[in-house]
Amino acid sequence: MKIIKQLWWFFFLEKKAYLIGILSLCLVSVLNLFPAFIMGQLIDQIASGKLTDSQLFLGIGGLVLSAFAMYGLRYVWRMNILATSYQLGKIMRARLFEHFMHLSPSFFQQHRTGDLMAHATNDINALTRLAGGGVMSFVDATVTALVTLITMSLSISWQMTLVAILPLPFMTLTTNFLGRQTHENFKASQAAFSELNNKVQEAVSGIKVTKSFGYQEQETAAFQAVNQAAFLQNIKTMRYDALFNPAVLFFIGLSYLLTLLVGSRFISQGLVSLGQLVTFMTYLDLLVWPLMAIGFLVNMSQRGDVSYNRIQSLLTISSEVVETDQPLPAPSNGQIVYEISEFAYDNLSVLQDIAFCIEQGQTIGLVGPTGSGKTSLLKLLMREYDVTTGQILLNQENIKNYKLADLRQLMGYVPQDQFLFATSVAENIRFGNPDLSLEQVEQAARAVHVYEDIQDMPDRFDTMVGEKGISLSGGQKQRLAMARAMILNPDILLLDDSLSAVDAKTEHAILETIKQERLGKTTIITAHRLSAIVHADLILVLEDGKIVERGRHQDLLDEKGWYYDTYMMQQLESEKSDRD
Ligand SMILES: Nc1ncnc2c1ncn2[C@@H]1O[C@H](COP(=O)(O)OP(=O)(O)OP(=O)(O)O)[C@@H](O)[C@H]1O
Repeated sequence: MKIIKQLWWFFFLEKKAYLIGILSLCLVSVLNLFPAFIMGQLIDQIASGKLTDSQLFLGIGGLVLSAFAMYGLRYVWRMNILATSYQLGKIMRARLFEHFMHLSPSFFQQHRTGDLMAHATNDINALTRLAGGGVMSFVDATVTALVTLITMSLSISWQMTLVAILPLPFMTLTTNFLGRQTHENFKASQAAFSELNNKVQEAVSGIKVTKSFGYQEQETAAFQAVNQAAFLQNIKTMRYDALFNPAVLFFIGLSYLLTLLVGSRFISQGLVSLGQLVTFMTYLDLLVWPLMAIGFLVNMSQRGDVSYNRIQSLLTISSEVVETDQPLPAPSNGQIVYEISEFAYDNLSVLQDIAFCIEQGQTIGLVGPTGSGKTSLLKLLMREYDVTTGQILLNQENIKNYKLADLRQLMGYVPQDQFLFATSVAENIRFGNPDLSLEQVEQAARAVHVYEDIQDMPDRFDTMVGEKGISLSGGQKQRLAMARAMILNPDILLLDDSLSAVDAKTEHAILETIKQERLGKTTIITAHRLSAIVHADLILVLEDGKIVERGRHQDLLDEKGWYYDTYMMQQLESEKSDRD
């Protein structure tokens, strides 16, 4: 049982609870023999006509007492073994969650959300069942089987016991075969469940797009196909699973039959009494559970094994972005220098020969055609990815040498596709620091010109947004995400095309406020609308991962290159829309 060895750390951690639980289980197993023994005694005394009232009351009293003792002990082992097993679920979930939080974004690009959810639910449940029900079955079955077999052979007849256990080896062979089949199919069932999770997750997140294309029927059909595949796989697994109990019951029935045949001969030969045969058959009854538990256990440990390996393989994936052995704490804002020879995602080279310097307090504009590498430049500064060849310096120190959390704390990032949490407007804005006051939240909302919009919402700052809340316009979402970053007043603010859904006039007003409020602080803005960066101290034009133009607004206009053409075109468009 490899899985028991793998989970040994947990059993050791919870050794006290497991020891108490196992001890109680053992006592219940022994006490379980008591009723059968008393019944045998009473039957023999009835058969011989010697049963007295006091013997009857003593017998009944003993039965009642053992019943109460077993009741109490069962409670103890349930609380100590089953309840403790939930602790394993809690620990594994926490490990997995913490691990997810530390992994780099590339991990989440390579793994689908549905799969990750399946690991955090199904796989962890399989482990919890093993550490609870599995351990209980193992101990209970072993102790009950041993105590019962020893009592059967010593107190009644070892010959009859031998006959009764004759079918057991065949049963073990059968359950082993079924166990292997279940194991293989369970792996496929878990994979099918992950696929189903992925489909549901994708369908729910993309529901608006699906509806806008009138694609519901095709999407429903696609879901039904995945659902059907998961169903068929589960049925296949169930087929082997369902064969377990009947197979065990068949061999147990065989055991009864053989015992009856031999037992009746032994009675006629005077080797055992009728009472002893009744006791023996009742003991045999007690063996049913341990025998069934073997199959149950094989099955459960196979499932636990699959699940544990799936979780472990996730836990061993390490983040591509790592800290040095002795990272420098708390970097302060200062000069930022990009010296990148090359940066590639996997094998796709997206930035080459990038060299520029940002002085503290400057505003930098990054522009260029879509896919030219603007966002990648910001992600490298936040160390979502590391530069392939070259370096980025902050205060003359490679950013790789700083403590990751401290480095990121210095920055506020407003991404292109903002995410709002399913909570109130106020909680979303103060996400980075829940202790901030409502006044500060309101001030941040004013700074990004979303305050009036919030005043019009049903519960103002308490209005629920995100998945559970009201629908917001793209521009409102962008400004809330911006308020979330602005409220922390970060030393380095990264705006990644984050005002694209806001009208040009509001955008201008917001940028003016940022300019006034962020004196001495660095701001990097990527934009498609050039009006967002005309005031920047340095503008870089990127094309195919290279800087093709650089300078201030007027310098770039004079160059009459991509910047000039784009600016002129956007000016014409804006004049035209003003006229319209
Ligand atoms: N995580 C990723 N893995 C692989 N390739 C990526 C990844 N992110 C971006 N790319 C690729 O890198 C190139 C640069 O992307 P990037 O997002 O930096 O461009 P951008 O200039 O910000 O584009 P846009 O203006 O459309 O936002 C693109 O070809 C893009 O497909």
